[in-house]
Amino acid sequence: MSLPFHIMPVSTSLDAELQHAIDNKTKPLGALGRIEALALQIGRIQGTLRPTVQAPRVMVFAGDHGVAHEGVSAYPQEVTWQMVMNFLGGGAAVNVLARTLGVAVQVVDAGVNHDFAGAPGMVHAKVAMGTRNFALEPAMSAAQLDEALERGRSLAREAANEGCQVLAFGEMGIANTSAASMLLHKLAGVPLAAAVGRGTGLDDAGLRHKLQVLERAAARTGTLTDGRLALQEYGGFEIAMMAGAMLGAAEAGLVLVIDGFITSSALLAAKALAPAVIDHAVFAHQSAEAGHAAMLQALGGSALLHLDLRLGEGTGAVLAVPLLRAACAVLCDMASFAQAGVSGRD
Ligand SMILES: Cc1cc2ncn([C@H]3O[C@H](COP(=O)(O)O)[C@@H](O)[C@H]3O)c2cc1C
Ligand SMILES: O=C(O)c1cccnc1
Repeated sequence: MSLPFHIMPVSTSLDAELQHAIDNKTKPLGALGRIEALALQIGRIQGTLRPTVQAPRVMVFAGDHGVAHEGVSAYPQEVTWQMVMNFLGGGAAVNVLARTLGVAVQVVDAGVNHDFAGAPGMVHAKVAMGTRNFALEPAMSAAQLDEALERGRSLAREAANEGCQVLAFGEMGIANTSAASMLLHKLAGVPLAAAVGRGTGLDDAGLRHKLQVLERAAARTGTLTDGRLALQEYGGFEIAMMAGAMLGAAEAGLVLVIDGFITSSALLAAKALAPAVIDHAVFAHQSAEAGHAAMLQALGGSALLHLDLRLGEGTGAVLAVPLLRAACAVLCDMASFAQAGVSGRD
């Protein structure tokens, strides 16, 4: 077994100074609302009164799922690799949003059921040609899980070494809302009926079928509170590698921007492995996928944006990056009452 992950709880020693700086900016006390809390969190993570968002990047992890063969998605499995090619061509939603907002995109093959033949412009970290069908057997072996976690960790380290301060997470993998629902059910105890949603757009009959498949899958195992076991039984290679990257990014002191339902499930697993990872997480948005609200509650997080997105790829995370920049700018650039000669509160 590789690992373990060493994540220090984020120091709160600068909190009083950060809060003082925020409170002395030329605005009524607390008037910038959640942006103030975000500024405090980023300052705390970076250990500075002048935080920055340098070289923000979204890592998009792709992987296939054996459970796709149970008919739990509205789309066929080959969409996963076809969308990876779309990412490489720059035409997917995440590419367009990232270009618009000045965020770099890095695409990672964590375990897609396709031979990319060393295609340039992506990270080749394939663990296997997709997971096994978790309705019937564990999705991956312990060795495969370790490989995924370690690969993710080293990718995050490389990003940090390249000057990336803010790492956003996204994914692509047909049927991965099923994996995410299983992780939510097993790790947070949320009833399956509340954890399962329509994903790419199942109709009512499709949703009923998905729930039946996942009930069968859930009955294979008992209670699972161990993050490793839960990932091995029900995870995906993209979810496990993303969890490793989150843990590695937290070890390196980065800010993590969490996307929707699936990315949050990776964080749920990562939190089970090393709880302090949560201090580094910014929750970008609340997905329209049923279960994300319960997932956020289980993580103790509150989303910045409510845009009814239900896409994944890291789209919501990328959309939140300007808010992180804005929060840093408030701390770095806004005048204090004294600097601007504005009268403060009596
Ligand atoms: C064209 C297309 C682009 C996507 N980009 C993200 N997803 C999203 O949908 C999938 C999860 O939903 P389910 O569990 O229902 O398959 C993931 O690949 C997710 O990233 C997409 C799905 C499709 C079809
Ligand atoms: O919120 C997500 O991550 C999501 C929701 C639906 C489909 N794919 C991803």
